[in-house]
Amino acid sequence: MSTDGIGESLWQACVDQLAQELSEQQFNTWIKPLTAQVADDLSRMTVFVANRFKLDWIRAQYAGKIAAMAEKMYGQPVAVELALAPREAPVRSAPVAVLAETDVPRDVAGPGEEPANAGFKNRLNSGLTFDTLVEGTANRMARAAAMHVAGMPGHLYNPLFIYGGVGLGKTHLMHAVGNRLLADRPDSKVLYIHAEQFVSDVVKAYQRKTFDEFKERYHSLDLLLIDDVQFFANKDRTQEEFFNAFEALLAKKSHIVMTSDTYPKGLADIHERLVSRFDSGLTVAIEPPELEMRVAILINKARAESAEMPEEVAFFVAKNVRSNVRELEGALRKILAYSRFNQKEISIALAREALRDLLSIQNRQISVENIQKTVADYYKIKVADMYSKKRPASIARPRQIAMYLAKELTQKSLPEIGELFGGRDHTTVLHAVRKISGERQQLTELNQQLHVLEQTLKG
Ligand SMILES: Nc1ncnc2c1ncn2[C@@H]1O[C@H](COP(=O)(O)OP(=O)(O)OP(=O)(O)O)[C@@H](O)[C@H]1O
Repeated sequence: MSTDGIGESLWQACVDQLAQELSEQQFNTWIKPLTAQVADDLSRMTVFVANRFKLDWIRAQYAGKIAAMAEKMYGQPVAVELALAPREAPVRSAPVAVLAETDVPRDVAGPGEEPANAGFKNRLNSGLTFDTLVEGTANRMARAAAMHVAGMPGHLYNPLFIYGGVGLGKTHLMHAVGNRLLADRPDSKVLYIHAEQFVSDVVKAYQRKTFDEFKERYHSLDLLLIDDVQFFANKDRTQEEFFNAFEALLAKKSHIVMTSDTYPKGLADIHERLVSRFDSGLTVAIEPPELEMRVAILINKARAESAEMPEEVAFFVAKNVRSNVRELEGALRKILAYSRFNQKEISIALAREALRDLLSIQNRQISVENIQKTVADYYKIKVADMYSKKRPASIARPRQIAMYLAKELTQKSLPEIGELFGGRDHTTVLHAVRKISGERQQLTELNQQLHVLEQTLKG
């Protein structure tokens, strides 16, 4: 039996695939703690599970899936057996899902450190810091405000309210605030909590009549980080308790950072007095990341996994995965697993193969408009310059490249293309097409750029 080399890659590839298919919670609960040993000839895979209850569950829910995945990847049947993990061995010893480390909340204090608040669970994930958060225009303001809060809690921007769509880094930013504060002042009482957990704490306190403890816990904090406050909607008792905690914390100059999927006034079914308090400090948005930021995130995250992602590949992926960072991470995970399993370098061809499902869903029609946008993005000029009369080389050349690609990749005629480039004559388009196709033969750099653009446009 071996857990090295190809056997490990096979297991790793299955885990990565499951990370894609399951919800984060299912993955973290059931799959992440597993380890496996794979027979040298890859005919058998033994998966170790912590206890009998989990073993039964994994047998019923996941064993068949794992076997099917392993067979698909290896090309031949792989028998999957389940076994109880030996007691002395930590269950999670082999490396499993790529990037998964950062998903699990851990306390910040490491072994040997005994801060004054030892025993108090802050629920912070120590991997989510300012250092691992890529900055871009999309999050610049929120990040600056968060750094300010971490450096001087209880002063400006209290509460700090961060809002934005899913997977854009709101939770990451919150943890970064908590981690930074604890690094500077280890005695601080910091708590990260999801709004649903707060609701559940209120319910428990209510059932067990332990509101004194509840208050002691929440009202004594130096920094409260509360995620997804939209979950307070329609929960009157929770809103009341949160209001009390809010007032108590602000009165003692403790800081509160909140996130939500919308700005305070957009929150539904939350009492007006709470909404107005949410909005009484600083409210900042996090936007979807722009292209360069997506590229930087991919390259950074690949490095964190000890992999090098060439810029042209990052560009290709970032062009195709636009919605949010969580999806970018998913795409990266697939590419890394695919590269490891097939023992191939990361290239555009490999990324295209690894992401084929995702790309085929997009199945985008190439339009002249799309070409103009993509080329403008790539050469960092404005899309409007594609139609403008401006003639400096920094603009004219990308415009000629876009015309060339429009002729290559669409069915449009020269006059139609000219029309779409600000009403230019068809001879101008013809000149551009001839010029770029001629130069393409001579200039390797241009040829490579065109190649990246074509790959990106074809998806
Ligand atoms: N700017 C960034 N740099 C590096 N990683 C990022 C960045 N933004 C987001 N991420 C990563 O993307 C993933 C999703 O981010 P996060 O969970 O913070 O999103 P969110 O806005 O809280 O989403 P949700 O509303 O769904 O909870 C995390 O793994 C996070 O580390």
